[in-house]
Amino acid sequence: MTESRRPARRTGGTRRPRPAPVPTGGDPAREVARDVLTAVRARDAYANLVLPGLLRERKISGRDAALATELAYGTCRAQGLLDAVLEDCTDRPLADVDGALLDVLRLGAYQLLRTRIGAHAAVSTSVDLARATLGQARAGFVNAVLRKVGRQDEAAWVAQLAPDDELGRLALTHAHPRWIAEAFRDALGADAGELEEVLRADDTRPAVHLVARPGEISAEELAAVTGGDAGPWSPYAVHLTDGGDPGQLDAVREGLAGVQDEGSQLVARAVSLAPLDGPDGLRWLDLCAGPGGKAALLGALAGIEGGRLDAVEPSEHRAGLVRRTAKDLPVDVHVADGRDPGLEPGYDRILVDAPCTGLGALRRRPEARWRRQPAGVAELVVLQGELLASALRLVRPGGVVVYATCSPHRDETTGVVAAAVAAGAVQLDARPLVPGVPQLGDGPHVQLWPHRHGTDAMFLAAFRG
Ligand SMILES: C[S@@+](CC[C@H](N)C(=O)[O-])C[C@H]1O[C@@H](n2cnc3c(N)ncnc32)[C@H](O)[C@@H]1O
Repeated sequence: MTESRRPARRTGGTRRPRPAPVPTGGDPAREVARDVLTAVRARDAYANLVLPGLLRERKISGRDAALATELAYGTCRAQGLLDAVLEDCTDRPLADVDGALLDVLRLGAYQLLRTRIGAHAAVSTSVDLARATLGQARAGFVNAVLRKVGRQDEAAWVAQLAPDDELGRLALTHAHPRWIAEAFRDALGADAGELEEVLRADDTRPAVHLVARPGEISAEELAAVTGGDAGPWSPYAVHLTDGGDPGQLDAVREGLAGVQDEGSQLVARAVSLAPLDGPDGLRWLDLCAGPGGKAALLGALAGIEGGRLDAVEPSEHRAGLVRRTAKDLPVDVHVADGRDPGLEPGYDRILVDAPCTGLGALRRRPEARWRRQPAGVAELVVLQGELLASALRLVRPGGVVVYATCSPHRDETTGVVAAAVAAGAVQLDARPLVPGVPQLGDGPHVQLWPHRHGTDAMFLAAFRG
């Protein structure tokens, strides 16, 4: 046996990590997409963090990068729908199908049902992928299953597999877990007729939004240097439409701009616009700051006025991200629990951008909808209420607290707000804090929606100190 073939020695009984599938070199875009799916499934990785690294590492750009991105994100997003179809086409429960095989099947089914890639190419490239890393027998299985998948189109599969009720049908059609579709319907309330539009918007890959850092570059200049378009609502927003990795843009690398959904920009701006009773002492606080997107915008706005921002984040790692994002800004980062951060009360403006389910940003996190569980909501609601109560203790009389979530789930939004009001908090009308934005409903809170505003589904409510 040659040195290179000798099996590695097992140490201390610990299992060696499985080697990553070796790229075969024939189909780099699909190999990357498959490897993203594997990382998401096997390591609970985030697709949008794994993909750019793999593209860089394997020096994939241009059309191959665009295809890999479409296939990886699209397959993650559509997973529930793809699995329902695959389940119907296999002779065993999907739970019994080996994970690596399932990744290839999902990728193939996505191409068959949701892309313009021809059926022959979708099947044969999947068979090749399976053969290269999983062997001939499994390649045969992939071939048989995908041929069944390709017998009819997506609409016909939905018609065959959808539950009888409207909510279940919409959830399957637009690839959402039922409980999330239900949460959106409840949040829409009287406008529940818009549910299909929300789900459709959420099932579409969104444009990347950039924030032009105030004092560094204007949105017009940023749009000119990036080839993007100025956003409709935030004076700092630029929308990129041509895909690509925004981290490679000079303006982002040089810290003149960051990647931030326009809805998040509106939340940070709302904090800075809220009227105070009495002069602004320019002592501002971001109570849940990591990874620092809003802290950077708030810090820049405070700095222009000569003020400072305290940024609280309990996770050391995420506090480090805040430091990096808000570098060179008047931002002091505190690694602390926002429920009792040990800071001197008397803040003029406080943002509570509470930890939440993130159901409002699913379009930007392709795999998240299949990972979230309804059981997680109740625990978050308790923490959200405690953080809001803490902010209301830290704000000065006449100051303002803005409570925000990137979730429209009523328990996390109006539920938390109602409990605070019942405990004596004074709620303000938040609608004037997002000037120029239409369709904000009856207030006093603001709920943004992807289908109405092109933003993530951010919620915000304002309180007087
Ligand atoms: C929705 S994220 C905030 C996003 C951030 N404002 C931004 O724009 O980049 C919520 C943050 O709250 C943090 N968090 C969790 N528990 C917390 C606590 N007890 N006190 C303060 N922050 C907490 C999480 O670690 C997470 O970084």
